[in-house]
Amino acid sequence: MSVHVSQSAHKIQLWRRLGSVQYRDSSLLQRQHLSSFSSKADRNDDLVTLEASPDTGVATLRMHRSPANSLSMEMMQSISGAIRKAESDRKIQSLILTSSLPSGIFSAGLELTELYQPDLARLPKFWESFQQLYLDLYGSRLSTIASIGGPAPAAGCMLSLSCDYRIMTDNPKCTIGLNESQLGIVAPPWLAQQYIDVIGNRNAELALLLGTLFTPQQALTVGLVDELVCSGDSSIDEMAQRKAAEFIRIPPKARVAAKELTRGTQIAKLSGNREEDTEFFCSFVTTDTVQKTLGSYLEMLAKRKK
Ligand SMILES: CC/C=C\C/C=C\C/C=C\CC/C=C/CC(=O)SCCNC(=O)CCNC(=O)[C@H](O)C(C)(C)COP(=O)(O)OP(=O)(O)OC[C@H]1O[C@@H](n2cnc3c(N)ncnc32)[C@H](O)[C@@H]1OP(=O)(O)O
Repeated sequence: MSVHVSQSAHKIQLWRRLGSVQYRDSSLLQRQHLSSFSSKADRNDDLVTLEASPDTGVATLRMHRSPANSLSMEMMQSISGAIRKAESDRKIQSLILTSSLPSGIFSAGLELTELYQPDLARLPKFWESFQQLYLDLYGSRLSTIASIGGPAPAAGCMLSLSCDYRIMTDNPKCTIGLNESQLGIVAPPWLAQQYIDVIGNRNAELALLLGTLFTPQQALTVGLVDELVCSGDSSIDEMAQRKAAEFIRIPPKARVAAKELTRGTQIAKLSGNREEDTEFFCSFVTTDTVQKTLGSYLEMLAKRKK
């Protein structure tokens, strides 16, 4: 076991050193169609806002990385940082995760330019930030509520799965689910396990195979979300605040211990396997087949917009 781990650590270091090497299959370049997918490192350090209310014990984390709250490395680090900041305030017991984009998009999942023709030095760090975000949110001592006012595909769905409670707006145009197979990729095992835990094995099996994006009503039926907000009802923010208050009435130690019962094993599993997970991801996502499919998917997104 220890030999295996050290070999994989070595491979990851190798990945990091590959930074100066050009991506190997430049024939996959279709940049002329993909001009809107060219950004990589974020310069903006204002990607999320944390608003803590010591009186109510609730903090609200608003994501606003335009245009779609896709998860670049910096975005994931900002969300992780905000979760830790909220946790460091002992008066805060609950966190509402939401989007403040005018479009309402909750999160479009991983930033696709991080996966397509990736910067090879950045790729392992990018994936480690994704793992860290999962660990920070899924394992948070805070009660966490996802207030989902718009689409939440793939890693956007992961953000909500990592919360304790999910409230979604009942708009059939807003869909949620792990659609990775449609992009020619696959969810990592720890994310697939969250799906299985939340919607059950058979539902997860079918949805992972087909890359299903559920409408809010379908998501409610399979248990992917806990509550829907219809127009005319009280606002999604008010409902999230009410749910947060309900969680806060539970003694914190008991609440945290209860969370540990259902999540501890999976958190320990990934914590002990991060390097191998990163190594697998880097090898998988850079294969020619995956790169080609990602390129076609990006083109399809750009064309759909036109
Ligand atoms: C055995 C196996 C073991 C182990 C496996 C281990 C590892 C696995 C390997 C890999 C796994 C990798 C995991 C990936 C998870 C992901 O999250 S992949 C990302 C998936 N995301 C999507 O498919 C979403 C794509 N986007 C959309 O469907 C729509 O944009 C959306 C519904 C979110 C919003 O639609 P709409 O309101 O119509 O807006 P637009 O489509 O016009 O989009 C607005 C702008 O946002 C840009 N954009 C959208 N999504 C992304 C994105 N994910 N990344 C970057 N940019 C995005 C879009 O281009 C528009 O930009 P523009 O306005 O043109 O500048």
